[in-house]
Amino acid sequence: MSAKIPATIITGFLGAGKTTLIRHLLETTRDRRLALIINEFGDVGVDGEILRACGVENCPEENIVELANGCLCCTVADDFAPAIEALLAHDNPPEHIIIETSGLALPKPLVKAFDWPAIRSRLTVDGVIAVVDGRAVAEGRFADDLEAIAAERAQTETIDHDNPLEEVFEDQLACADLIVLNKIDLLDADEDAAVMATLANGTPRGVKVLRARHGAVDSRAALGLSAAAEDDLANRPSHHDALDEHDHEDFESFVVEIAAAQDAAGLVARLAEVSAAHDVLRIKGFAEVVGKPMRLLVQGVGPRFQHQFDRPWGLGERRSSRLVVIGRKGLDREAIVAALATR
Ligand SMILES: Nc1nc2c(ncn2[C@@H]2O[C@H](COP(=O)(O)OP(=O)(O)OP(=O)(O)O)[C@@H](O)[C@H]2O)c(=O)[nH]1
Repeated sequence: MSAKIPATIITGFLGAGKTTLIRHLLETTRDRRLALIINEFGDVGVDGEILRACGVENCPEENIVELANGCLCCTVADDFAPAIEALLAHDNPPEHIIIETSGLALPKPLVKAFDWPAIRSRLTVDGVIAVVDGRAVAEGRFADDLEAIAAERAQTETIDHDNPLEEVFEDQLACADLIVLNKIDLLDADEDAAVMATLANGTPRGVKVLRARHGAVDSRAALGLSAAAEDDLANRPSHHDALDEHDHEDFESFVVEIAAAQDAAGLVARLAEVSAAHDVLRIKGFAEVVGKPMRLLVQGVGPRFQHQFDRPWGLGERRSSRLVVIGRKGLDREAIVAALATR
C-alpha cells in the first residue's frame, strides 16, 4: 500500500489569520502538490474566494474544496469523507492536504474523524496548527487563565461551560502540535513577551510557538510535522471530552445583503459601529461600491476592520454586497440588518 497522505489541520479562533497563513503556505510551498479543504461558518465562501484568487500552480482550483454546511467534525460521513475521496480520485492526487476549520470549530472531533477506517487507511494528521490572534490575547480576550484551566482540568473530568468563547480557544491550543502566534505587528515588545508567556503556560505539551506577521511562517516548519495526531488523542484534552457531540448552539451567523455603498471608508465605519454596538465577533464579505469597477473585500475581527479592492467585477457577474455576520447566540439580527441598511 502506498504511504498515507499527510493532512494539516489549521485551527484558530475567528479572524486569527488562518486564511492568511494558508495563503502564505500556498505561495511558498513548492515541493508538493497541495489540496485545501475549507470549512466556513456561514454560507458566504469568502475564504475560498481569497484562496482561489492566489492561483498557485501546485494547488489548482479543482483541489480547493469548500464545505460550508456546518462544522466538519459533525458532517464527516456526509461531507468530509466524500470530499477526501474525490480529491484522492484525481489523476494527480494531492501530496499534502490542508484543512482550514471554521473559527468556532473544535479541532479534536475532526482529528478523531481521521480514525474512521476509510480515512485512516489513506490519510494521517501531519499536525494541528493553532493560529492565535496575538492582539486579542494581549487584550485578555481569550487567555486570562489558561494556567488555571489546565490545572483544573487535570483534577476534574469536566469544567462548567460558562464561557464558550474561551473554551473554543483553549480546546484549539490543547489540540495543537504547533502554535502560530500571529499579528505580532500589532504588539509592542512588552505585550509580545506577555502573550508568549501566556501561551507557554497554556500549552500543556510544551508545543513550539512560531511568531508571525500576516501568517508568514516557513512552510518547512509548518508542514511535515509527522505528528500522527489521530494516534495521540489522549494527550489533547478538550472541554468537550465528556460529551458525545459538541454543541454549536453557542454561536450563530447570518448573511446580510445590503445596498451598494457610496464609499468604502463610510461602509467600513458603519460596519465597525454596528459591530461594536452589537458585540459582533466577525464580519466578512464582498461589497459593491458605487462607481468602482472592483469589488471590495471587507474583513472585521471584533472592532478592527480592513478593506481592499480585491478584483474587478466580472462581465455579467451580479454585483452585490453580501456580508456574513458571526456572533454569540442571541445576536439581534433585525437590529443589525436595519443598522446596516441605513446609508
Ligand atoms: N495586522 C495584522 N492583520 C492580520 C494579520 N494576519 C491576518 N490579519 C488580518 O486579520 C483579518 C482576518 O484574517 P483571516 O486570515 O481571514 O482570519 P481567519 O482566521 O481565516 O478568519 P475566519 O476564517 O473568519 O475565522 C484579515 O483582515 C487579515 O488581513 C497580521 O499578522 N497582522
